[in-house]
Amino acid sequence: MKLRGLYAITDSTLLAGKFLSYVEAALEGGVTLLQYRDKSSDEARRLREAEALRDLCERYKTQLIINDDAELAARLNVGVHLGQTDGPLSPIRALLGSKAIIGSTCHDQLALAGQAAKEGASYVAFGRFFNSSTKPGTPSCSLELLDDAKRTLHLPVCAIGGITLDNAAPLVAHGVDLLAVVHGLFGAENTAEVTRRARAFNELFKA
Ligand SMILES: Cc1ncc(COP(=O)(O)OP(=O)(O)O)c(N)n1
Ligand SMILES: Cc1nc(C(=O)O)sc1CCOP(=O)(O)O
Ligand SMILES: [Mg+2]
Repeated sequence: MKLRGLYAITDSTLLAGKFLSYVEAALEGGVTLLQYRDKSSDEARRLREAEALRDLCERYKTQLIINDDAELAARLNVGVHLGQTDGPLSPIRALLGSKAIIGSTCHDQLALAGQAAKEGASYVAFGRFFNSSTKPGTPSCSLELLDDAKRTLHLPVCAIGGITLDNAAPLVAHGVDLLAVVHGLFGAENTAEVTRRARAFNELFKA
């Protein structure tokens, strides 16, 4: 399966009271990967919501990725996204199997991406590219990093951090395969606008 297009990421605060309707609206517009990102420690809610997303993703033939929690990913038989402080990648690859999608946060460092590739990552994520209200304070990345990554890595490259329809085109022009977006997608006023934005993000890959 080709990892290219919109990578929608949920946010529990932003989506409070409209979680499934907004996610479904995004899937309607086209989502390559959907990440369930919930930084709370409410395990029962996390399991319930992740199961609901897995069922929704099956209906829309979208791949579900769980942020941080490889055990939950293994339980649901879906992918996982790991940051640099979320534990080593190799044992998680062994746990989830060769077909599972495993993503790795590489911040602004090509060397981290090289290491992730060696350990079996399915894609590498660089960020932030723009200011992010969802996760402020992460190191910032340049477009040149994307050029270097595309030249030296043989893995799909994901960009994250403050991405909107107004600023995403240069990222795609510099070879980004996946645009990972929270607020620029789910910060919409209504579900119709979420669907419109998802479609418009995908259009950027056809230009
Ligand atoms: C696609 C994607 N890229 C980067 C991140 C950030 O991961 P991490 O550094 O582990 O931070 P948290 O998201 O866990 O706060 C991501 N989740 N997804
Ligand atoms: C989860 C996350 N990781 C980042 C990084 O830079 O590693 S930025 C980020 C949040 C992305 O949300 P938004 O699209 O609203 O900026
Ligand atoms: Mg993490």
